[in-house]
Amino acid sequence: MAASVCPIDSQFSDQISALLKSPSPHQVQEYFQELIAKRQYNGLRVKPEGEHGKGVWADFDFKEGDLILKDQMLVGAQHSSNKIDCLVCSFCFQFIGSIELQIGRKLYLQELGISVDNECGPSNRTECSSASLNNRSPLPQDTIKSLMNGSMHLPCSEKFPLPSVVSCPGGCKEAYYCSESCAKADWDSFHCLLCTGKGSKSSNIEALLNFIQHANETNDIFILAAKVISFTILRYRNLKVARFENLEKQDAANLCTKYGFPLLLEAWKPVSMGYKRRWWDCIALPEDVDSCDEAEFRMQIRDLAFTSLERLKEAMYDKECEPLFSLEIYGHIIGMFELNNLDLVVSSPVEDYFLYIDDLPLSEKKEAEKFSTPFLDALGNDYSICCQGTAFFPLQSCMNHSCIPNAKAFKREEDRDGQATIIALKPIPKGEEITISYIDEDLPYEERQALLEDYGFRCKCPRCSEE
Ligand SMILES: C[S@@+](CC[C@H](N)C(=O)[O-])C[C@H]1O[C@@H](n2cnc3c(N)ncnc32)[C@H](O)[C@@H]1O
Repeated sequence: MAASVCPIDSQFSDQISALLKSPSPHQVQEYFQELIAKRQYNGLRVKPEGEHGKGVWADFDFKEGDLILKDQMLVGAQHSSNKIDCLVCSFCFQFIGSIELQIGRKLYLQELGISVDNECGPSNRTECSSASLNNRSPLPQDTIKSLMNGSMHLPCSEKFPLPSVVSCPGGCKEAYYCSESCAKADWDSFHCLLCTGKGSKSSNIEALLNFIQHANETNDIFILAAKVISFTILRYRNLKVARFENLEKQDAANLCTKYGFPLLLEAWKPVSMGYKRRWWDCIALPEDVDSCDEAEFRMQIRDLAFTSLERLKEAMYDKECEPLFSLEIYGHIIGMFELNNLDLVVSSPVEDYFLYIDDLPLSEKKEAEKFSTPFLDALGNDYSICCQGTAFFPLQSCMNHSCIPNAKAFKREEDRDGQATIIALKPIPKGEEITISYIDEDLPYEERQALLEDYGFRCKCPRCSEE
């Protein structure tokens, strides 16, 4: 089978190499110093040239249990399959609406989804509804509607207030927010080129819908890659306006031809800092693929990325940013997510709500449960599903692995949005490297090493060396 050819790869090979070149130690230091100062991540330092490339060091004495870092993501997305379960802000990923809306919407979408999945027509929807299939007790449609439209109030739900839902400024029905400021930040940074509403700035909404459908059917990592490309194009356009705003149109166009690429490099800088390899080279071989079929498997992954890229190109092509639409860049962006493997997790207030009811004093609990139990029965085991997705966190992704880590990613009770939270597992003196475990460190030696192979290294931490 011949490999798909992307003409941009050969046409812009020099620019692509420049974009993929690892930043110099000086650039790394400068970028992270600025980021740490801007976000006030006190007590941390990124060293560009450690034993395992760059890493994060303590610049402060941390005690066990201390919060080391709350890292704001550069880009992130909720898994498409999780969108049925949780309505969250598309920018900061906190839950929005109300407990009633979260429950009503989930029950409504479950009913709708399963009738499509099982190819049941509207007439026999009740017989094959999700509730009956999964041992759940279905609720009448009217009850679900009253939860969603706010006319029904569940006992004690006021103890779990959520921000009101703000719609997408472009008018799509995909993105919702917790505030106008999140809506604007998402629009300006990513969403205006990815919105499928009337106000979208995408050059071809039909192609965009095609791209999204392909991602939903194959791998939603493509949505994240599209966000990175959109982010870079929008940064490029802003830099261009700032640089050339006082010039006549013709002069600006001439200068842009000459200086456009340095601006693209500058726009790409936050992404350039992430550790990357091509997706089809670094993706772990699935267990059901024989090693003699490895080459074909990797070729299939490359072809899948190519199909996705072709659709994306139709939807948001920008001549001045053409190297971004090369397969080489697309593959490296996806590989960056693969290698940094950072989960986006936000726990559900619906779970907290039912736990709260369960913990009420007996008489109050009995009273509340008269109303709440039918909803819990209708949700079944899915009542506690949290918001799940993938994100790229600039600082957490600089942290190296150890099987005896001194820190870990851990969401505390108060951490209710998509930021990554890193907590000290033991005292970390100033000058020590901060390490996390990329895998379950309780696994035996051989299993740990096998899992770490997916990240492209064998661990030689003191524990591994001893074992
Ligand atoms: C998330 S990045 C960590 C930052 C990375 N050191 C850098 O320079 O950008 C993960 C990559 O760092 C390297 N790495 C992390 N921990 C390591 C370790 N304990 N031993 C060897 N390499 C490690 C591997 O190349 C891995 O794929």
